[in-house]
Amino acid sequence: MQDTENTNEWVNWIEEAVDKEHLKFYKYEEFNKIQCIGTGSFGNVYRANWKNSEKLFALKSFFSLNNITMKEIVRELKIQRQVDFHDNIIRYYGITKLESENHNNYGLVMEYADDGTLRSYLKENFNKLTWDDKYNMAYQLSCAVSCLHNERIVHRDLHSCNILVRNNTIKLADFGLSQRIGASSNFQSKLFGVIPYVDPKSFSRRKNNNNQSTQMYLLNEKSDIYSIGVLFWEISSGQPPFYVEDEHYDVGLVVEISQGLREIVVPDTPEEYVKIYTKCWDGEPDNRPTIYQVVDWLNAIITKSDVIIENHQMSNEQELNETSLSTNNSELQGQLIQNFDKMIIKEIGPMAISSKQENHSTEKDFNIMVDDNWSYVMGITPSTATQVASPISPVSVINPNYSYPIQDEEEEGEWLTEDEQEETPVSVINTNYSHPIQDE
Ligand SMILES: Nc1ncnc2c1ncn2[C@@H]1O[C@H](COP(=O)(O)OP(=O)(O)OP(=O)(O)O)[C@@H](O)[C@H]1O
Repeated sequence: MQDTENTNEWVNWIEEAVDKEHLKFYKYEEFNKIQCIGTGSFGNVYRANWKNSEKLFALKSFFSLNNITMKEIVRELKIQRQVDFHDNIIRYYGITKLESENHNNYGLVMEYADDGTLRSYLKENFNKLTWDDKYNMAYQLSCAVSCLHNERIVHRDLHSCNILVRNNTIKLADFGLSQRIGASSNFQSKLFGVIPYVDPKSFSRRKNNNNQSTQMYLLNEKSDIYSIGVLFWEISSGQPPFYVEDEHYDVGLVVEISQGLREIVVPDTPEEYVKIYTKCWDGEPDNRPTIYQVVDWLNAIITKSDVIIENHQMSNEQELNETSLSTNNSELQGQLIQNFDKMIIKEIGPMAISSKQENHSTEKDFNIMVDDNWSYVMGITPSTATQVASPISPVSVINPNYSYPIQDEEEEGEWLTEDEQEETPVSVINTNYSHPIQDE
């Protein structure tokens, strides 16, 4: 009953936005040549022509439109409205109502990215790409993220399947919509599929001052920078990170990344480019650059002007302390495995948001977290490691009118206390499960 009432609230929001012409409504029957082009964790994506024009659109449908889904659609539309002007961010044109028995079966009408995801684009085109092309892709991606950060939005789920390509141009997509919805069966396995892109800081926990409780790290804008570093490497290699054919990512990779493992520099990569991405994927968030520095550095490479990247440490393999991987570090490994074992899908409610806003009023505060999903903490005994995954049902209260800040300059990122953790729904995942690297 409650769920229906809430759903109606979001439906009303959409209908009012359409009435007031803030949101364009497309009649579903005016689309033709509709073809399914992909399936995500929450629905299908179709390519379609509109009326008799040659223009192609992407239509995103949803398997079920419940309260959570509706909220997320509204939230996604609101975020999108803030960044709609940017060439490297996928555009949302409006909304449609798909033909179905469910009378509120809304679908999103989006810009169609004819070259698919960055991952598939690299797979198909890598041999043709020059270094200038690669720099441009990296630059466009950093411009898109710079636009988000400038609007106080953190993506927190950047990986090569969330980045689309249209006419060889980067189009950043998916502001956490699918992960927030999250109740689908392949949701958790998807999280494993993106391990290499996730800020390793979030794999750890820390004790508070009096050593009484543990806190978990909340992904923030420096986490986006980490993902950007990995993506830049991917652009230089044409391969997903840590890709081994027929092998899956697993919790062992989490341990190794936490200990400093990074991808190997692709031979002949220009040194300045290596400097940028290795700074971005520094294990310590404070050492990572801002997205604005990244944009400047890439711009300097592209325009062949001088680029000064300060305090650079020459990266990956050298930085990786091999002894720490090979010696008896079982305590740390055990903890990380435990941490990766129990996942909290945390969604911040309005109370937490407003109290934090009081403390974070500087200009550098960010207003919206796009995706809260990697703000998890784990901590069950190894014996539970074989438990079968339970479906995640995030019971969140997200008010799209709220925007929330992320990080105070004084703090090293945001950490959640045990009390805050307790307020969040917990689900157990199977650490023995490993997820195939998504391949398109
Ligand atoms: N605007 C678009 N233009 C072209 N193809 C798209 C577009 N949006 C999505 N796709 C394709 O449809 C597939 C499914 O997209 P969708 O966003 O539903 O899920 P996903 O991002 O792959 O996974 P998840 O649901 O877990 O986020 C994508 O992998 C991509 O190939």
